[in-house]
Amino acid sequence: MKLVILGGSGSGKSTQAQRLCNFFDVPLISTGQTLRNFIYDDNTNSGYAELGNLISLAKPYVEKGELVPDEMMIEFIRVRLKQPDVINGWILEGYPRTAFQAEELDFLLESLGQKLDWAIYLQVPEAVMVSRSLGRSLPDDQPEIVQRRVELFYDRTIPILEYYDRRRRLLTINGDQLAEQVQQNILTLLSGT
Ligand SMILES: Nc1ncnc2c1ncn2[C@@H]1O[C@H](COP(=O)(O)OP(=O)(O)O)[C@@H](O)[C@H]1O
Repeated sequence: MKLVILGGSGSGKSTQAQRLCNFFDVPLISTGQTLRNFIYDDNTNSGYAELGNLISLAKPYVEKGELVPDEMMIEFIRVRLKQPDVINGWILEGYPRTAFQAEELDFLLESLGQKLDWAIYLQVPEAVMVSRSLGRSLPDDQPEIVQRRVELFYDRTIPILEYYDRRRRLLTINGDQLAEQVQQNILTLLSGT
């Protein structure tokens, strides 16, 4: 199974991505989590050793809630999707975040002879995104930074929905429900496709 999970800050995308990885027994590729691990925990996670340098350049962007430049993220995904553990599938969370990243992902997958199954969009109202994000205690979850991430989500990530919809690869789920219910709805939709 090869899935992309789309949603704003606090939409529950990391929770659902984790659950889907367990369900399908495929690795999770979370750009936000990987960046944060490196930046805040000084974690030189061996699997990502060759990406350490690249990721350290991302730090100032993450701290301000800005998007890391596309070229850096594309390089990150390019290296990650060539690692052997992802050969049988993956769940991608936090990427793509811009239309350009979505196009580049398709080019990359084509060159690897792979194909995305579905892009799953977790839809939640803006107020839910903000209140859930403020309820976490990550260093970049202060109010102005959360607001910036939500703004960027509407400006840069929402256009991706159309990209996947035109290619008949978009599944939209109401993310404003209990995590268990959201997961059930995703699995039901996937089994009907
Ligand atoms: N695909 C990406 N493109 C650009 N920046 C990214 C990407 N993925 C993660 N980031 C950076 O990492 C931060 C945290 O990502 P994430 O945990 O997915 O955020 P959120 O809490 O908004 O869901 C983002 O604010 C951004 O700076």
